[in-house]
Amino acid sequence: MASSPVTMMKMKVNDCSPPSTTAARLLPLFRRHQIHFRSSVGPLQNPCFPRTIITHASRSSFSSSSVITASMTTEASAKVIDGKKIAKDVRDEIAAEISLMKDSISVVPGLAVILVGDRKDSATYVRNKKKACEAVGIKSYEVCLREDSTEEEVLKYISGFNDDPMVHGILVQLPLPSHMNEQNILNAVRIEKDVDGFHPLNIGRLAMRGREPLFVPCTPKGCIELLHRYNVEIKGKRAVVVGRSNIVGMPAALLLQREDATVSIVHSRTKKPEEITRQADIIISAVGQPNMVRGSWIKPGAVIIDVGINPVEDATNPRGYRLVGDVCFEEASKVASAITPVPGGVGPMTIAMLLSNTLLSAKRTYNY
Ligand SMILES: Nc1nc2c(c(=O)[nH]1)N[C@@H](CN(C=O)c1ccc(C(=O)N[C@@H](CCC(=O)O)C(=O)O)cc1)CN2
Repeated sequence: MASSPVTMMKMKVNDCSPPSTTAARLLPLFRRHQIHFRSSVGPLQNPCFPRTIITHASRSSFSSSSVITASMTTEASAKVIDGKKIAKDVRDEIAAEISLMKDSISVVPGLAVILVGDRKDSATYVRNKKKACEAVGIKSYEVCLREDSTEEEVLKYISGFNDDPMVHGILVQLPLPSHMNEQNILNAVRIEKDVDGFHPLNIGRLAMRGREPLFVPCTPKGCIELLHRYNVEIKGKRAVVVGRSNIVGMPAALLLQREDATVSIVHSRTKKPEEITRQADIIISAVGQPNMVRGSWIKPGAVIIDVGINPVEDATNPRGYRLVGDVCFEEASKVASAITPVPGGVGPMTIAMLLSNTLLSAKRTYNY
C-alpha cells in the first residue's frame, strides 16, 4: 500500500508518457469536462506526468507503454466509486450492530494493535484505527514498541493478547522493522483473533475450495465490498490483479476466484502486462507504482479498483507531496465504466473492514 514519506526517495519518473512530443500530442485528451473530476488540474499540470516523483525504495520493476488507443475519448465517463462514503456506511452499520450486541449480551468487542518502530505512515494508520474503533464502540488496546525492540518482546505481547478474553482481534501493523521475522510474528496470532487475516491458516483456507477462512484480509475484502455495493457483477467475468503481495494482490486474486471470476495475476516478471489487463472486465491494481496502469491498458467499460497509495512530489501541496494511485486516473476514467479514486477509494475501506472483522470475531466468540 502506501509508501512512507519517511522512507521515500526521489527518482525521475519513467512510467507515464515523457512530457515532450508524446505528451504534446496527448494534451487535448486531458481536458477536464465532467463532474467526476474533483480537482481542477489542467492539461499542463496533468497528474499522470509528474516530472519528479517520490516513491518507495522497494519500487517494482514493471515496464509500461504510453500508447493511447482510439477507444479513449476526451470525456471522463467513468463513475467514481466513493470508498469514503461506502466506508462510512459500513462503519454506521457496525456501530448499530455493536450497540445492539452490548444491549443484549453486554459484550464490547476489543481490538489490540501492536505498532513497532517510528514510521510516520504506520503511526497515522494506527491512530486512525484507534479513532475508528472509538467511533463504533470497539475498545482498542494499543502497544507501541521502539524500532530496536526484539522479536521476543513482540511475541510476548501477542501471547498476552491471545490469552485475554477482552481482546477479540489482534493486529501487528506492517511493515515491521527489517530485523524482525514477519512470518514468525504473524504466525503467533491465534487464528480466532487474526482480524488481519494474514495467518497462513486463514490464507490457506482462503485458497482452498470448500474451506472457509475465519477472516479475510481487510484491503482485498474492502475491494470486493466496493464491487458488491456498486452492483458490479463478478461471476463469470475476467479479472486481472496487478501485483502479488501477501497483503493485497494474492488474497484479492483468491477472493475474486471465490466469486467465480476468471482470474489472472500480472506481476513484475510478466511480459507485456498491458496485453493481459486489456482483456479484463475488472482490474485490481496493488503494485505501489504511481500511474503505472495507463488508459491504453484498459478495456473500454472495465471496472478499476486502484489499491495503490503513492506519494508524488507536489510543491503546491502543504505536505510537499500528494497521493496518486497505480492507475493513471485521468486516462483511465475516460475508458473505464467505474473507477476508485486515490485518495478516497480503497484506503478508507481497509479500516472499515478491520472493524467488521473485529465485530465478526466477537460475535463468533459468543455465538451471537
Ligand atoms: N497489519 C496491517 N498492516 C498494514 C495494512 C493492513 O491492512 N494491516 N494495510 C496498510 C496500511 N493501512 C492500514 O493498516 C491503511 C492504508 C491506507 C488507508 C487510507 O485510508 N488511506 C487514505 C489516504 C490516507 C492519507 O491521506 O495518507 C486513502 O486512500 O484515501 C488506511 C489504512 C499497510 N499496513
